[in-house]
Formats: sequence, structure tokens, C-alpha cells
Amino acid sequence: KLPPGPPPLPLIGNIHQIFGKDVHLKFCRWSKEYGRLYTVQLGNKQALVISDPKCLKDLFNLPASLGRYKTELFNVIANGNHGIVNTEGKVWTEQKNFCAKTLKCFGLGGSSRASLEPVVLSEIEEVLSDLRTQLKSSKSGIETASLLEHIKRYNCNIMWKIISSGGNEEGKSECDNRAAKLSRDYLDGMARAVTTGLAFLPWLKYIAPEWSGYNLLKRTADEVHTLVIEQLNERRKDFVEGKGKDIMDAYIEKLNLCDDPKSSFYGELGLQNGISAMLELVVASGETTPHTINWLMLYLAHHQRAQQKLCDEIDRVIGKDRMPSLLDRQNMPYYEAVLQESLRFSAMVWMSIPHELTEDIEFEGYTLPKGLILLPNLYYIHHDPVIWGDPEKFRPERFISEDGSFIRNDVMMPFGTGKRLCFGEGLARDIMFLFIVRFFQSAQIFPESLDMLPDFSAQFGFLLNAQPFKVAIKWRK
Ligand code: HEM
Repeated sequence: KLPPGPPPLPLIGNIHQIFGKDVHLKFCRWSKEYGRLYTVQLGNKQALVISDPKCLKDLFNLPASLGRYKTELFNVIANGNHGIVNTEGKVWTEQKNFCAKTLKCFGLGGSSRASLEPVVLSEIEEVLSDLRTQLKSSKSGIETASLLEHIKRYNCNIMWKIISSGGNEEGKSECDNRAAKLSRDYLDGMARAVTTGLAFLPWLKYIAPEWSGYNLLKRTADEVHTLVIEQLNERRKDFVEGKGKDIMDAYIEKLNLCDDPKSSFYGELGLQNGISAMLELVVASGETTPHTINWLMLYLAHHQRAQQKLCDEIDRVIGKDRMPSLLDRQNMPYYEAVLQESLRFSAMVWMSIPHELTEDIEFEGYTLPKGLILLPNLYYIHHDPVIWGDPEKFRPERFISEDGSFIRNDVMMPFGTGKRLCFGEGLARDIMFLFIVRFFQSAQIFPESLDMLPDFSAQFGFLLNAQPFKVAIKWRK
């Protein structure tokens, strides 16, 4: 017996009710009506929606919930079941552990921290310099700019450096020209696939491939696969063992050395897994990190007091003459609170990435069958009035204690929870910290005019993104 939920229609189930925009709000209304666990029917599949943080944690810590529901959203980029996001069992464990380890090594927060931090800071200087030039040449005389494209370029340049360019200039232009656009196109395809229902009705790809977003996903995935294969083959030619400088090198070495036919790194399958895993890193980071920074910018343009408090903290901890360093983070509780509140309020990855049960289990008095889709209602969890009191208010102070320190709150799960949570969290937090802190060390932002900033309603898709907006920028002395 499964928990109750909205009554389904024959064949399509509840799909007609979750079609179109703002579906996250519909799921929240059902959470209020049916409670912390309810069932929806998505075509021929049943899904359990979990809207309670403790239930979600308990469930996602069980090995049976580590399966992944294979939607077209990731099938195409994973070229079937390769890589990390779309795999389970041995392949998932091996690929995820390897990627997480190499990210630590070549990302910002690990052994290469000392070498990558200045590179990241110089990327930020470039964004600031571009903004200065753009604003000077603005004919209208109003110094306004949309920041999102700049932030995406910054993030993508860094990701591409970590994955495939080892920080050289060539990699950067490659990224600018192709990978950034491809990851954006792919995310657009994913957004379309969520609103058209393709995410849960795979047969739509046969009857409406263009309209459903499938063709966009497929075209983009094919192109980006070619891009990575080209690079990988080029690199393999003159690869020197032990001299790896990025994730692609680490993969080449691993593939070259693997002689165990049972390993997910072996032979042609190993190559497929490696390519999919690297692409998934680009896709998984390409929009999430920039849109989180973008939401934070929008909130701070609205909330000038919070912005001023952040600037004061930056001045106090870092000052005006020195560049920020990741080590400063531990001394900046208000920054941490602003970011945390932005992650909570936007609840950008609103339904996480669906899981699927790999075996029957007993849970909370119900028998949950193998194959059941698991949908974490992260939007509801981050907006539940019982937990937050005033969830519709942007209020970083909810994460600050009386003595001014940062309050960790276990209910926050913007990166998911359990054994399958996002392993890019550390890197995302590092990339965001350096950008946000250096930006507000240099500038302050204001609404273009009071009625020009959008409200906080989101553009609905796989992610909840802010509506396009511009801000006025004032450089700080
Ligand atoms: C603010 C930025 C980010 C947010 C909010 C975010 C959030 C999430 C969430 C909610 C999941 C689903 C977890 C689950 O399945 O239970 C996820 C998975 C994932 N994320 Fe992130 N993420 C962010 C940045 C990144 C970055 C920078 C990377 C790569 C370096 C990354 C790589 C991944 C991968 C590969 C998965 C799939 C993990 C798996 O299937 O085991 N993410 N992320």
C-alpha cells in the first residue's frame, strides 16, 4: 500500500496536472493537502513525493534508494547508462569516487588550491574589467548591466580549466566558444523537457521530438560528445604518465592503466563512462552555480541593508587592498548566511534529481515497491512555514546566532541529502565565495529603478531561475 495522493486518470495518471509552468507550486499545494509523503502517477510509473526533511534523510540513506530514475533529461548526455548521474551500483560507485577524488585534486579546494586560486581571481578581475568597459561605453548614461552572462562565463572558464585545459588560454577560448553554449543549450532542452512532460513520458520523443525538447537535447549532446572526444584523442597521442594536470588527463591515465575487464574504466565502455562523466560535470555545474550567484545578486539588489552588512564584513575581514582568499570564509558568518538564505529562498534545484528504488522496502508503515520514483520536494522543504516561520521573507539573519556566528541548519539540503548528494558542493561553494566576495569588495548594486527589478517569481524548468534583470552598479573606492 502506497500513501494517498491526487486521483490519477487512466494511462496518463497525474501528468495533465503537472504540465506547464510553476509545477513546483502545484507539488507544494499537494504537500499541504496530502502530507509529507504522497503518491503521484506519472504515465505508467508511480512516484513518491517526499516533503519532510527527516523522512527524506532517512529514506535517502538507505542503499535501496540510491537508484536513479532514468529520464530523457540525462539519458542523452549519458549516452544511455554511462558516467555518474544515470548509473547505479558498481559503475556509479567507481565513477563517482574517481571523479570526486580528481575534483579534490584539480579543483579549488584540494591539493591544487594554491595554484588555482590566483587563476580564479584573475578570471574575476576580467569580469570586473569587462563590466567597467561595458558601463563606460553605455550611451544611455545609466550604468546598468545584466550580470548573468558574465557570471556564466567566469564559472565555465574555471570548470573547463579544471576538466580539460589545465588553465591555459587555449582552453579558455574553447570554452567560451563551444562548451558554454552547449551546456546552456542542453539546460534549455532540459527545461523544455520538464515543461512538455518528456521528463516522464519518454514516448514523446517519437511523436513530438522537436516540440518536446528531445531534438535539442540530442543535437547538443552529440555536439558536446564530439568536442570532448576530439580533445581526448588529441591529448592521448602525447600523454606522459604521471604528469596529469586536469581531470581529462586523470581519466586518460586511468583508462590507459586499466587492465581489469570487470572495471568500469576498461576498454570502450571505460571511454564512454569517462566522456559521460566529464560532460555531466560541465552540465551539472554550468547553470547551477551561476544561477545561484544570480539569485543572490537579485536578492541583494532588493535588500540594501543585507548588502551593506555584507560589504561591511568584507571590509572588516579582508579590507580594501588585499584579494580575498578561501581561508577568509571561516571568518565571514554573514556571507555564509546570505548564501544560505539565497539557496533556501530560490530552492533552485526544486525537485533535486529523481531517484528510483532498486528493491522493495518497508518505510514509515508503507510497502514501497522496487521501481518507485522518489521525488524530493526540496522547494517545499525550504519553504515550509512550520520549519521557517516566515519562509517568503529573504532574511539571512535566520542563520545568524545571537553571538554573531553562523547557524548550521540540518533542514537545508540544496545539494540533496544522503549517500548520493552532489559531490560538486565544495567546488561550487569555493567558486561562489571568491566571486561574490571580490565583487562586493569592488562594487555595490542597486535596482535600475524601483519598478525595474523583477519580483522573485522564477522561470520554471529543470531549475528555477530568476527572471532576467539588470542592476545599476556603483564602484566602491
Ligand atoms: C549551487 C550549485 C549546485 C547545486 C545547488 C547542486 C545541486 C545538486 C543536487 C540537488 C543534486 C542531486 C542529488 C541527488 O541525486 O540526490 C546534484 C547532483 C549532482 N551534482 Fe550538483 N549542484 C551544484 C553544483 C555542482 C557542481 C559545481 C558540480 C560539478 C563539479 C556538480 C555535479 C553534480 C553531479 C555529478 C551530480 C550527480 C551525482 C550522482 O548522481 O551521484 N554539481 N547536484
